[in-house]
Amino acid sequence: MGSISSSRDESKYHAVLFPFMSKGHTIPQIHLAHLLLRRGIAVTFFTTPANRPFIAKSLADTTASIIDLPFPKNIPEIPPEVESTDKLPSMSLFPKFALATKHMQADFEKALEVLPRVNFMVSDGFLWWTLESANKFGFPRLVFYGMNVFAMCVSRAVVGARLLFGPESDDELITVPQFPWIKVTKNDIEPSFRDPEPKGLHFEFNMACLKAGINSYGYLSNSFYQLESTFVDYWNREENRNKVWLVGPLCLADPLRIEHEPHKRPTWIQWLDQKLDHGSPVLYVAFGSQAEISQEQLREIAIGLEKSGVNFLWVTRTKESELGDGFEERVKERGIVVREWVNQREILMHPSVQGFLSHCGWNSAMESICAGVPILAWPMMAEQHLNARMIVEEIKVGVRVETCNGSVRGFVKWEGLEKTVKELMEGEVGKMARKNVEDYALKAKKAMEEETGSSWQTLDTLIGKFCSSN
Ligand SMILES: O=c1ccn([C@@H]2O[C@H](COP(=O)(O)OP(=O)(O)O[C@H]3O[C@H](CO)[C@@H](O)[C@H](O)[C@H]3O)[C@@H](O)[C@H]2O)c(=O)[nH]1
Repeated sequence: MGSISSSRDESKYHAVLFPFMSKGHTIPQIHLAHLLLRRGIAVTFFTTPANRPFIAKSLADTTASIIDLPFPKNIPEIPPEVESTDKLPSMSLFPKFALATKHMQADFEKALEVLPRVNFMVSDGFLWWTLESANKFGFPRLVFYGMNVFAMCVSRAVVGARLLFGPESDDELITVPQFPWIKVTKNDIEPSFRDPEPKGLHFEFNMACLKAGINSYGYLSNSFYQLESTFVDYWNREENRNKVWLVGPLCLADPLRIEHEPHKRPTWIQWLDQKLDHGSPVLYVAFGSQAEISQEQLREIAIGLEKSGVNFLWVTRTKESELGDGFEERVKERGIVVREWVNQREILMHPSVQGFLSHCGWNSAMESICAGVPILAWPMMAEQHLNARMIVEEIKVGVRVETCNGSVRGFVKWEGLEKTVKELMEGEVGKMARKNVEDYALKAKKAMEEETGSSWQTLDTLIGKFCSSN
């Protein structure tokens, strides 16, 4: 077990945070740690050795303690050095990877034995087994899902009522009885939830997480009440359901540290600065930390961006050869490809950035909304299809990318991309989306305001339940 990185201070109250080993799940919990520390609550953050440096860097200059537990070894098909989903050779290994975390329980409990009294724990919904540890040690567990409440309500409504087993076609629209203005297709829901006779590792994992969630104290959501009040009210009104507490957007907890000396800024920010000088709007393109995109699809994206004529900044881990011969050279006047880890919020907050082609991972969506940047929604996996429905149809802060067969999981040809990129950046729908997202950006900021914001107060109320002098 790794060492404790900094001494726990003399705080009266103590929270344990334990995110799942993926960037999209870890980053919001790092922001949550900042919010707890600002309230004088001591924080112990659990992770694994390979994930530690990223977390340590993000929590540097704080009193948070970090404990790393060894990631289980000898998991069939999982290479020994992989401790994070973005390093998995294929996302099809996800259930194996996620189920393997159960082997961390013994070390986790050994570490808890020597910690000061824990008032509460926030652990990832995917780390279901941490509920057993919380019960053993007698502290409440709050479940952190990176999801919004819209996705929680809609998926539960259609899965619970077995509506996904009716339609023949995966693309037939199904009305959600509880919210009749919302229509989804089977393809909006992950395949593991659509099987009428579910079995296998993914099912086993889903059930374990669901059961532990129901038996925990409640859910924390990285969202804010003003964004989805209908769904929050619905969820919290239902009987026998653990409450959901909205404490976001968590990305606003950590102020952006911007380098003001121009030549010290990252090269892509300098490039955005130049575009600003020329009054040229830029489309930011990124698909999160774990999306798997075929080579054929990557090439089509490259052609679509090239043909659209817009300025773009594309963050991708793919090699130059995968994007098509000579692509980067041909577009160099108005488009750049970045292969490093970037500060995505800094990019989205840059005044040049006027649109975001995104896979609709919820962190990316929140960061875009907070920056007042409309979204070109291209969901790929997990709950991203529901996020896209919310973004485009419910809160109307985006446009959806056009697939060649109309299915939400369909292939996107360059023509469909070119058309929707232009719609977002120059069209009427894009204009409306921009106006709406700017309104939500103000509301998001307000929700996180110290003392008065709804999310600030919600977190205060929640903490008050576990940390009071009586
Ligand atoms: O170079 C990079 C790449 C990513 N990020 C950040 O990494 C996070 C990525 O999170 P997200 O946009 O949510 O994408 P995923 O990593 O794909 O997120 C997973 O986790 C999310 C939260 O549970 C889910 O909504 C998604 O469906 C799931 O794929 C964001 O905060 C980005 O700002 C960077 O800062 N720099």
